[in-house]
Amino acid sequence: MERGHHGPSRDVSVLSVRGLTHSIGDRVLLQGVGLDVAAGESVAVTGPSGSGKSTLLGCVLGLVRPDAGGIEVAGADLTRMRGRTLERHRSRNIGVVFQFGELLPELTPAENVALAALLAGVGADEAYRRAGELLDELRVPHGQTPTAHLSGGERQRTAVARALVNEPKLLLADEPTGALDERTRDSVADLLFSVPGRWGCGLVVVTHDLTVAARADRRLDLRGGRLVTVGDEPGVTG
Ligand SMILES: Nc1ncnc2c1ncn2[C@@H]1O[C@H](COP(=O)(O)OP(=O)(O)OP(=O)(O)O)[C@@H](O)[C@H]1O
Repeated sequence: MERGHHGPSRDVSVLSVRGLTHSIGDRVLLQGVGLDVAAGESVAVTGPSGSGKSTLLGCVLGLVRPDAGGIEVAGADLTRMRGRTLERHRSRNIGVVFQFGELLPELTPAENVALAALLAGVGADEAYRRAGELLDELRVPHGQTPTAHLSGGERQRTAVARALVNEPKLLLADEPTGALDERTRDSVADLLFSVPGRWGCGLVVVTHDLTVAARADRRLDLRGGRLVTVGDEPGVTG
């Protein structure tokens, strides 16, 4: 899983969002949002419920078409891509971890992880080799046990392994610890925030949990359609 001669260089932009604007009905959710994430960097996005955090991730994944703005992932603007081109760019460059893991419960962890590689066009032997290696590295027990029988933390580790199997440049996590108890939350957060340093990708974590958000290199708050760096906001004047 080494990233070869590029290494986790912080000079390499993995996500560059410019002037992102999107409304749903008459609500302006995103109003000229800008966001830059470099290889090896972690960013937390917080903000009130319904402020548009998941919509922002949806735009970065190319699942939501914004009204305006540009989104470069790994150097290519995905707002200009369609269909298979978009799917290929997404599966090669972006890994995703959701709150409930979204794993197939009847499959084993190795099958769940290998499936993501198979869908990206990797051959079966290589897909299972990568899956086994990642699951070992992330300390997920993986025999013939269906994923449904794993603990919440093990399932979330499996979800991280699945998100990493295609060596993405950008890892997105939407409430990755929302369904976990405090101790498990901490161990999954340890794992997630170790990813940029170990694998050299950029990490964006959407979370309501401020103890999780505090572990990122930067925290941004989505308010009134704009992303504000926490710590830089102007004083509240009422
Ligand atoms: N496809 C859609 N159709 C109609 N309304 C939508 C759609 N997608 C999102 N919304 C609305 O847009 C707003 C923003 O939703 P979004 O899920 O992005 O917020 P969020 O900040 O992620 O919220 P939470 O923290 O509660 O997950 C919400 O009011 C939501 O109901």
